[in-house]
Amino acid sequence: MASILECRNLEKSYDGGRTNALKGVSLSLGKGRIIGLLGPNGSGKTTFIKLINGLLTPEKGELYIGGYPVGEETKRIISYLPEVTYLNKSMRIHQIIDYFRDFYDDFDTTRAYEMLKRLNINPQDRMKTMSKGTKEKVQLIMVMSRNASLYVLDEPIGGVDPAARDYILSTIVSNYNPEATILISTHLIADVEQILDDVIFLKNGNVVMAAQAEDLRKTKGCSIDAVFREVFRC
Ligand SMILES: Nc1ncnc2c1ncn2[C@@H]1O[C@H](COP(=O)(O)OP(=O)(O)OP(=O)(O)O)[C@@H](O)[C@H]1O
Repeated sequence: MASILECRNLEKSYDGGRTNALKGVSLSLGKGRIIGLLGPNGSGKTTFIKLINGLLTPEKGELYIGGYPVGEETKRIISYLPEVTYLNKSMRIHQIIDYFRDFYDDFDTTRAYEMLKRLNINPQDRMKTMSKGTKEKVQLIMVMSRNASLYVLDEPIGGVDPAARDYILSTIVSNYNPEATILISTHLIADVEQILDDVIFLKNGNVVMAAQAEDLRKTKGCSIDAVFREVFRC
């Protein structure tokens, strides 16, 4: 299977080496796959995502995305949803859409408006007047409206009510280019596992499992959520 991301022996620590967040991670992410990056608090998910997006640099190892080392080329092909809200709170949604359209050549304005309509969000609304969940939806819509090769979503549905989660996930699946890859980091495994092709389990900075979701369910005879609870039992 052709890959969009390859990394070998990736290491990253904080506090001058006192906290080893990633301890030699080697992975290959296939093109056209929806991949769950799963692990308990502090396992290294956000650190890995920040390395992919060039917000941190590894101390050791190699990381290539679309064949390029992390840099300008890779930023162009990655659409990233960070954990925290970064959109200007005083802007109206249609202004945010204009901003994204100006900033990203691959931004699909029609798709953004269609997704807003589907989720019943008024483009005239200002970010600061919206609930946390609606803000998250808007941010996700902006990220998914780009025609990227790799979408990296850090906790995309954490603040969204359960009724809206399935709707959002189906919106993600139906609105993206099937040749692109989506990497989703989340704790809400039961909610997302229906759309996952592959899963990666991170534990204490190491990959403890990387498998196709369906194979794992068949081998273990239970859901990915149940496998996760077993592997990471406290
Ligand atoms: N800026 C930082 N300074 C020092 N240590 C950090 C920093 N960021 C993360 N860490 C540590 O690195 C390790 C991995 O953290 P990371 O945020 O990558 O985990 P995570 O899997 O994303 O966790 P969560 O699910 O809670 O978001 C943890 O031990 C964490 O305390």
